Amino acid sequence: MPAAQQPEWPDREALAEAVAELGLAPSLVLPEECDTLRDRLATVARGEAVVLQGGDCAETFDGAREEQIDAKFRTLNQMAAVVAEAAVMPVVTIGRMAGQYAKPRSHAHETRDGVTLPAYRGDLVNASAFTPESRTPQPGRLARAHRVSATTLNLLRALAAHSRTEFWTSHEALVLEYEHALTRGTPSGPYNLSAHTVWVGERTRRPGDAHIDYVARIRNPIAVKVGPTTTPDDALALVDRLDPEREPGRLTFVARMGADAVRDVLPDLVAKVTAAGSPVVWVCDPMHGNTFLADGGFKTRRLDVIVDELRGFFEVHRALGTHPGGVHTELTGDQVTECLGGTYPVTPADLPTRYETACDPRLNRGQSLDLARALADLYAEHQLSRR
Ligand SMILES: O=C[C@H](O)[C@H](O)COP(=O)(O)O
Ligand SMILES: C=C(OP(=O)(O)O)C(=O)O
Ligand SMILES: [Mn+2]
Repeated sequence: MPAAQQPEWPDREALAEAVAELGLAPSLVLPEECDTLRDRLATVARGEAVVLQGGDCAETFDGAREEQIDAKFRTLNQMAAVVAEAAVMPVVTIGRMAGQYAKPRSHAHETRDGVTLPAYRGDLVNASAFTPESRTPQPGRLARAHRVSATTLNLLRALAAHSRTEFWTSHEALVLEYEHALTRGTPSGPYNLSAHTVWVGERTRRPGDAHIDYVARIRNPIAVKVGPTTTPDDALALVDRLDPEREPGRLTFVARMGADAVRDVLPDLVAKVTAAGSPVVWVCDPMHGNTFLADGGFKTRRLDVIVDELRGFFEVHRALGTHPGGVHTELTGDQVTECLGGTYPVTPADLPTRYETACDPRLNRGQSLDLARALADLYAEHQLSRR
């Protein structure tokens, strides 16, 4: 099957060894935990709870530090508290954490000063420094991704137990060698035991392709990103393929339309998927459709535009009487300067100060809480309008 966005591993023998090693590595989560998350997501599908999913665009091995993990965890939980109070509903909190190490890219290569090298595809594949050694895909990184995921998850489990909260992990199922090696057979079928839930990205969601075939076979709750070119027929094909039993909590669509498209494109998708009897969870990713290049070459996003896409998402669901199931966002607990705006605004001139992301621009801690307050207002309005 065609598989888009796969690394070109130069050393197939080393790759086979790495995959064999990974196949023997302990799983990171239990199938029963994945089932419990599916139950939680089923409450979202019924309109009784809300999803808050977030974390780095690309986690890095060097970024797996106690302070950074703790700051992300606390930021997500503070956001969840703000939203839960306004929505008067429980929040299902899911980190893009403990495994979000692989990136699809717009271009397979990058050219600087006349030198062309493979693009950085995430720490699971290569390193971001612009040298031939760094950019060559290294199979040894697969096992390292598993180890760093395990240490990250260990701290997350301790933090969650200490604050008596549930916290789930997720990443994009992108590099198929990695995902396959951590997929394990159980009496109730295969599970990807590297995370509680995984998603298929906008660039790899074609129904005939390997990524959709893969997630069709695993028993985890799964998600698919759907961008502005998605047709209702595309969405219905995904529903039939990925959730033939119409099982609440099994399938989430993460709409990442862009603020200028969400009000035009989303209504038809939601209406037709709903009419087909699908209990899919609808989540809004207001980040990926709103990226642009600022002066100086910094990829960035504006918080007011991000909030506008969220508002459009709520308008669509209010008009159709469907449930706005939550938000999927890229954020960090640190005060980086990667996205513009906020109560303590980041201006274009501030961007170089702390631009640290390995891939896409993230909301900083303050902007994340701004987003949570905007989301809280939207849920409060939504609840009022339903009464
Ligand atoms: O996270 C999403 C994509 O990987 C990212 O936007 C691609 O970025 P690029 O256009 O710089 O390749
Ligand atoms: C690659 C990503 O998004 P999308 O597939 O929606 O472009 C991402 O979530 O980082
Ligand atoms: Mn991203």
